[in-house]
Amino acid sequence: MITMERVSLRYAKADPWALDEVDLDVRRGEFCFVVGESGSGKSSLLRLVILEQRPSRGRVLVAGHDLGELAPRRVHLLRRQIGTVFQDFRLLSGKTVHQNVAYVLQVLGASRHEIRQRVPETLDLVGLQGKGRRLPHELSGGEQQRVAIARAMVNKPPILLADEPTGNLDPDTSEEIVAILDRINRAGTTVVMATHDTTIVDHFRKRVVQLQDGQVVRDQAEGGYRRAALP
Ligand SMILES: Nc1ncnc2c1ncn2[C@@H]1O[C@H](COP(=O)(O)OP(=O)(O)OP(=O)(O)O)[C@@H](O)[C@H]1O
Repeated sequence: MITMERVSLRYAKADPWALDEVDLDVRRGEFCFVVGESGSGKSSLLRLVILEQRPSRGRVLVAGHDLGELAPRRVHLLRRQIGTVFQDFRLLSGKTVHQNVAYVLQVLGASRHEIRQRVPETLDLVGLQGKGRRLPHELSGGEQQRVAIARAMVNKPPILLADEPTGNLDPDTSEEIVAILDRINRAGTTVVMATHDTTIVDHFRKRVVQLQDGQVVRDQAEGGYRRAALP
């Protein structure tokens, strides 16, 4: 679903490599944590997948597209296949929960009927049934992140990228949020989540790709945050 072949990235000629010869293959339906210290390249890796950045070297393939050959006018077609969730939620503050989620479908030209059906269905999926009329500031951080997940998933993309989605949340809420991502993954969506959250990674025991100075230093099935085996 996502393949990187010897991908390197630097933001400017004089900069060190943000990513350094990364090889990665995330198959359809996988759940993969990307871990590593601050500055190790986690966000950069996700940016390449949504074509917010192009690699300096190497090849990135997403959902069957070689991104190096994707014409600029087709980038929006790629982005439709990828839901994104960030640490800071990025909701539209003047719009209700329902409007925040519906907006995606409106932009895609969905019918009113489809929107009326799909938005409540997606709010149910993230446990926000009955909260469609609230404004973001009337919600807890965990609820706001649920809205962001609903917005990312409302058009049923095959891939979900989450960049530190629990960075602003307490431990219990973090676990609830990742449990939702896990449920979404079990329903078939490929999930890649960048995180610093040791407790979450140790708890969920998924594939772990560890970056250090832009290089993949570990790629482990059912791994913990650190290399050492868990009890
Ligand atoms: N827009 C940018 N312009 C220049 N350099 C950048 C930019 N974004 C990231 N970098 C550099 O690229 C390297 C990797 O950063 P990146 O944000 O990908 O790491 P990260 O692992 O996501 O860190 P964090 O956990 O702090 O978000 C760092 O050296 C960083 O300073």
